[in-house]
Amino acid sequence: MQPLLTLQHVKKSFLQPNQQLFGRKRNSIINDVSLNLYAGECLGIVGESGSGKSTLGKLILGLEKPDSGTILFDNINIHQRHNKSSMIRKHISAVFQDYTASVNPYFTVAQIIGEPLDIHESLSQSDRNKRIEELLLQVGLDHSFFCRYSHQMSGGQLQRVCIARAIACRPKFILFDEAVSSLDISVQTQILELLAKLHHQLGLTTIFITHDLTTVTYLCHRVAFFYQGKIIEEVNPMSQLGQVKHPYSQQLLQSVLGF
Ligand SMILES: Nc1ncnc2c1ncn2[C@@H]1O[C@H](COP(=O)(O)OP(=O)(O)OP(=O)(O)O)[C@@H](O)[C@H]1O
Repeated sequence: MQPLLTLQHVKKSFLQPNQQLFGRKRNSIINDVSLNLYAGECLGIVGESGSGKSTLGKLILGLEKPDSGTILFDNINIHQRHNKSSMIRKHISAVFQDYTASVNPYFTVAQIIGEPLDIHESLSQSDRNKRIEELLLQVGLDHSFFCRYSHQMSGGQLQRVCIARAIACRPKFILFDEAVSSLDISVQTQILELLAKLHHQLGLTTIFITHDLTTVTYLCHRVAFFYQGKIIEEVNPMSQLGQVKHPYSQQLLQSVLGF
């Protein structure tokens, strides 16, 4: 079977601070990352703050360009300019940690969820509204949310709206970058339950980026431990988690188990 997403020897660096005008010194952030993700899989990428997880996510979403290496989605190189088409954009979606910054505060929920539908699908007004209602129900929100603004919702409710927006065009792949990290523990659990349900119902392929190994154990089929811009160890299947070998992975595991 062909992977849906392939990263081959991906590297990314940024100019060091205060080097933008005259300097050339760069910090290597992503150091030769290769991975395959198959349709229907949920891969967890776990690492500490600053390890480069979000940069890796941005590379996969096409928001940053690798210095070298290749990222293939459905066997198409997403960083070749002519491939950055709406066809690919329609099939790749994302949910970020900062749900407040992710939405336009002057938009109603219907406008937020309707935005990708307006870009990628030509629906009549009534079909568009029907689809938005369906999406609200799918993420556990009722009709009363249709006309609300972001400031009239809790964090958990707003993150549900962001999830509805992410699945609106039935993407093949969704990247979740610390998508539950800003929520209270009880709300985190509810959102993780929702994501597990949607993953199953919609046959999604997902990457779940987080610093929190516990959330990964809840959702993911396998996990890649990420340290200083590298995948240092992979666990597949999750039942093998107790057998991690790298000291960093062991340290993360122990912090979760409370040794
Ligand atoms: N556009 C950029 N220009 C310069 N440096 C950057 C840029 N984006 C990220 N970095 C640097 O890359 C490093 C990794 O950042 P990144 O956000 O990918 O880490 P992270 O593992 O996701 O951390 P966190 O969980 O705290 O968000 C940081 O040192 C950051 O300052």
